[in-house]
Amino acid sequence: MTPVLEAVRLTKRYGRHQALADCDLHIPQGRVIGLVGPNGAGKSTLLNLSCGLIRPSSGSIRVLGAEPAASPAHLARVGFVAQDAPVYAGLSVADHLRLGAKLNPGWDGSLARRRIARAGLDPRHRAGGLSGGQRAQLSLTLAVAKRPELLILDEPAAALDPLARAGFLDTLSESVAELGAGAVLSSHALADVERVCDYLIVLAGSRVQVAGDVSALLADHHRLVGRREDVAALPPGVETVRVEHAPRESTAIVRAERRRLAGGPWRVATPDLEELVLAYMTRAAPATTRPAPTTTEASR
Ligand SMILES: Nc1ncnc2c1ncn2[C@@H]1O[C@H](COP(=O)(O)OP(=O)(O)OP(=O)(O)O)[C@@H](O)[C@H]1O
Repeated sequence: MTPVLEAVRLTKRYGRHQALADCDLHIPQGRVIGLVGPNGAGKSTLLNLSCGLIRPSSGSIRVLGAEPAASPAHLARVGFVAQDAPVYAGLSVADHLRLGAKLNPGWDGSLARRRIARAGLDPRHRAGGLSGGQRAQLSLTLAVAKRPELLILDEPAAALDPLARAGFLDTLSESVAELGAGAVLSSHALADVERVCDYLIVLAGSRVQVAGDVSALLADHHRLVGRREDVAALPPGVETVRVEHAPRESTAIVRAERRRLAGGPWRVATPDLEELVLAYMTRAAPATTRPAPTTTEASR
């Protein structure tokens, strides 16, 4: 089956600044993908490359089996919601739907009207007067009513309060299910990612640190707790992602087959998604920006 998104040594430079470096991705269809990483990691750059808004400096990216924005037909297969959900302030909600119908051959007017009604939006309301949450709902409606095979959303819920956020994410999940589409969304909120995503990409330091199905990633990673010397000497085949030392014991987040850890002098548990993401982000962060070590570690 054609991957929904495939990148090979994908690199993007802005002048001398390297925003993405040698990124490889191979994402199967039908996933809801959470793209996470610190500020400036390259998330918007990756999403803009996926939509064809910008071109790679080197390497390649293919979306639904073709170059991004390769043709009008390909553009119709992808729905994009840019950061801050931009809308035309002077146009009404109904104007936006009319524009959507004019610009998109596969436009589903009845789906659009249904979503607008469910979101409680008045079609006569000017978009400039909508709240952040309402704007996000309008932008999502415009993207969904194209009936795309892939939705790309750049921090779609960033400006929303917790209740609006939950509502927005629920409608996103419903829309993805209704369309049978895939989705990629960038977010700083790991709880949002956990709520709707089944595939995770951690981008940090311009590189893909880890990517895979959430359930497989959680099964492959383990939290080891034990004495400092025990978590420092791990068996072959165990990759240490992050180690933290506290006065009485140390904690390591490792990637390994579970059987390799059996019988060791440590306690083994499954980390949660937040621990896993933070472990990769910390590993990739320049030493000056990492969280401060514990007192004991600092004093050694
Ligand atoms: N048009 C541009 N010109 C120059 N540099 C840019 C441009 N767009 C992005 N950058 C730089 O590329 C890097 C990656 O930016 P990008 O916006 O992709 O990161 P991000 O992960 O989306 O960040 P955030 O979480 O803060 O939105 C940053 O260092 C940014 O300053």
